[in-house]
Amino acid sequence: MIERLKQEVLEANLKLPEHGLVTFTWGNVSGIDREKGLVVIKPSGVAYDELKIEDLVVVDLDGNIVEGELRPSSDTVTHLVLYKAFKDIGGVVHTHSSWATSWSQAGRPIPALGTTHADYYYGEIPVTRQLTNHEIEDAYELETGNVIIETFQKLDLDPKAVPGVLVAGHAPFCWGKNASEAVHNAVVLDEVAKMAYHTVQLNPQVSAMDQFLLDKHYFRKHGPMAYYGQK
Ligand SMILES: O=C(CO)[C@@H](O)[C@@H](O)COP(=O)(O)O
Repeated sequence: MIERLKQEVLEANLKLPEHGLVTFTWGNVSGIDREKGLVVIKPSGVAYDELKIEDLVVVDLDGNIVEGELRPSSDTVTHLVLYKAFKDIGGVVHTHSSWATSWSQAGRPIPALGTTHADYYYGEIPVTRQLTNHEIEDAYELETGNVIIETFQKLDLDPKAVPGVLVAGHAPFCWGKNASEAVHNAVVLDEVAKMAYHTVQLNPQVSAMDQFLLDKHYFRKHGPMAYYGQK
């Protein structure tokens, strides 16, 4: 079981450079086995073109290393906070992909401006508040996870309907039912971030898309009324 998860996590990680979402080692993907309470994650600072299945690190939900010779991603604790808070997710991805990171650095949420966005994200993609120096100093990665949860609670967002977030001054985190879907959502996020940037440039007065069209597109692909594709 965990071997299958490792294979999924390896493949998901390798999709990041394939989709142009990572430069050097600026990103990581993990997947969770909920029954065993184990998370498989990329090791820290290992180049994607050298990454092998045996390099992946298995940790428990407290961050203890259960298997693996290498140090896990420096973002492991953030991934763990997300798994603990968002009980339905099975994969998490963090990148510094250029377009989504630009919105994160600007401290601006990405408004839903069109159907590409609405097909995957049910409304605005939120941005967190900036972490305080105290939070950064004491438990940076833990507080990064906490501020994501705080943002979702404050805005009353469903992590299934909005499978990603922009961490202010940092970069995005996305998630999904598994590692592969989390990467898919990260690819969409960066595309949507690019389109939104250009849309706002072309029309600075543009407003969020019509709720009716947003509903139509989101629910065409999600939930009991979905009819997109060959389901
Ligand atoms: O955010 C950062 C660096 O600012 C990290 O997520 C990124 O470099 C990836 O770190 P890891 O190699 O996974 O430890």
